[in-house]
Amino acid sequence: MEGMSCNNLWVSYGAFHALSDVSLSFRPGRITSIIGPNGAGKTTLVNALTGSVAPSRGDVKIGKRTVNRFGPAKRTKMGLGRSFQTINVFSEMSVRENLELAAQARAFRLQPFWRPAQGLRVLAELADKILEMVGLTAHADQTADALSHGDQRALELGLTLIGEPDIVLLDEPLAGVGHNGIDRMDALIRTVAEGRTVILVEHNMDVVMGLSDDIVVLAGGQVLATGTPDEIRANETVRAAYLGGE
Ligand SMILES: Nc1ncnc2c1ncn2[C@@H]1O[C@H](COP(=O)(O)OP(=O)(O)OP(=O)(O)O)[C@@H](O)[C@H]1O
Repeated sequence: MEGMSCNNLWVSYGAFHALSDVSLSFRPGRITSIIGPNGAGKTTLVNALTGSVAPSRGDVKIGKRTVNRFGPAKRTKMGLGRSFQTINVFSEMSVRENLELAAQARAFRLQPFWRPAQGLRVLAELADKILEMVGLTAHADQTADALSHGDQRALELGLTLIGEPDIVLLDEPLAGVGHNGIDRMDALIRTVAEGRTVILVEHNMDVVMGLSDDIVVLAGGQVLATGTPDEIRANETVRAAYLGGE
């Protein structure tokens, strides 16, 4: 299982530094959450990890390999999966078709001479496995747009897992999920985390505190603190700057 890290990472837009000298380690088999106030640099960090944004200075590594020069597609091949909100879902296709299409696309990317006839059964089995994992077996034949918000988030997670990533980057997986869906998503993220490295950006502090092994607090593009949930809760600087003394 791979982890991921960044070292002395800077991302600048002109004279403005969205990230300044950020060094972090996302350890294998753990859930690490990135929190911080609006504009702290969370999205910029996620984009630098996935390769959507180029660092001005510093390194990003998957395992021991420096991946600065690799774009998102290559990083995906190296085992980094990122959940995208809705944009990867074909709303008029069924849940199963969405998963099978993603599986086919991946098989073709990995093996350009792959022929559907050789492997449709394998893809269907993979889709079944993921359907069960994300709790959508009963909804397999429903079109994606007929799903509840919570089920759509589960499908997005399923689409990320189709790539069988070692490292999963979840960007606000609870966005739009109603009160009733939160426990389910929480449980789902725990399931996803088994045997994987999870990097989570999420605003729901109860969920972050309950789920995370490690927490990174960003503020003004810098690392304000890192630690376990208990350490972060007890950190005076964090309380003053962000948690508001809750
Ligand atoms: N393309 C860009 N050009 C210039 N400034 C940018 C660009 N992208 C982000 N920024 C700035 O960088 C800073 C960090 O933004 P970022 O979106 O990473 O923060 P965030 O922590 O994800 O915030 P939020 O919680 O509001 O999503 C902000 O001040 C933002 O205005």
